[in-house]
Amino acid sequence: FSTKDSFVTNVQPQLDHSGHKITVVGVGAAGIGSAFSILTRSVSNDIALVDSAQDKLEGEALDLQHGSSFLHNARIVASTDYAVTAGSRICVLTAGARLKKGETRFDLLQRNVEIAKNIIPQLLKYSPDTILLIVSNPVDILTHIAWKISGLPKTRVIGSGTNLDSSRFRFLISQRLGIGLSSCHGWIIGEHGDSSVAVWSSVNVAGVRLQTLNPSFGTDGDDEKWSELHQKVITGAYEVNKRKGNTGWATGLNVSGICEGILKNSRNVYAVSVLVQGLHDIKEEVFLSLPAVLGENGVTDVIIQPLENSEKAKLQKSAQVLSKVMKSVKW
Ligand SMILES: COc1ncc(-c2ccc3c(Nc4cccc(C(=O)O)c4)c(C(N)=O)cnc3c2)c(OC)n1
Repeated sequence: FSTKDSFVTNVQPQLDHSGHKITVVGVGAAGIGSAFSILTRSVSNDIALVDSAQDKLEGEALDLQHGSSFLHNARIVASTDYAVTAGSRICVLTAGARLKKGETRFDLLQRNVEIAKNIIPQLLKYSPDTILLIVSNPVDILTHIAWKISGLPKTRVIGSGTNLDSSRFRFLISQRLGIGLSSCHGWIIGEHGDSSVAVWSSVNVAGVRLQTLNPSFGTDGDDEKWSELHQKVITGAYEVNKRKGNTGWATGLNVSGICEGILKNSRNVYAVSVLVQGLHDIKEEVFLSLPAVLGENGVTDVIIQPLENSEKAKLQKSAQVLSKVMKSVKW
């Protein structure tokens, strides 16, 4: 007999799966920023945290649990045992090796491949129908690698890609025009980072395309120097990392925005890393960011923007570069 039995009558078994469970792998700044944003933006109140660092993991879980009365009765579980991730609709991979002294970016990539080969099979074991959202860098390569390791269809493996770059781009446009961010549209596509492609023809407010009004818009010949906005996007993460060591808040908010689009079957469009082979005359099997329609079953459509030859050429160059890197990765 228990006190509970004296006032609680069970009428049927409680379910374990909320239907909107999200797993976050990695409890560094990106992972915790993601978990915190998912919870505080009410994208989900059913979160699992996994990592290899037990103390950090337990500390972060406890700290979040202590706040769960402010978080719509959030259910936060954490363990180094991936069994806690069972039934996840989305698994967010933020885990990754940190660049060691004198290590090349390729060595780092190779270590991240090893880590992904350890993590992804465990995620799929407990959530065989999950959607993988890869955040770790180099995100386009690691999304491709995650797709290969997971065996999931290409529609269920997504990289955060240039969605955050596009968000930074729109923020800078809105600052320059003094118009609200949600009314300022602009897309950064292709490779995340230095080689991203700004689709200048897509920049518009209320459908008014700035390139129509200023034909040199975004080019070096533009005396208004709009191209500086793209440079600021490219250096954005570096400027933040240099000052505070990580980009946890923006990364986390970006992750929660993409998760929201998926879980709510929004069919909104996000600049995320998807398999682009066959699109824009790209021959190679590579992942790059294009505007993609997301729903609860992952990527449903890809928007093929009319690109200038120079923009298309940059995408195809990135595809060749990434394809070469993929071929030299040791599995
Ligand atoms: C074969 O068993 C096994 N078990 C655990 C791992 C492993 C290795 C590194 C991991 C890992 N990264 C990590 C852990 C420790 C050190 C480093 C580093 O960069 O030096 C990086 C993370 C994370 N949050 O970044 C999360 N999980 C990991 C898991 C692993 O990786 C190959 N293999």
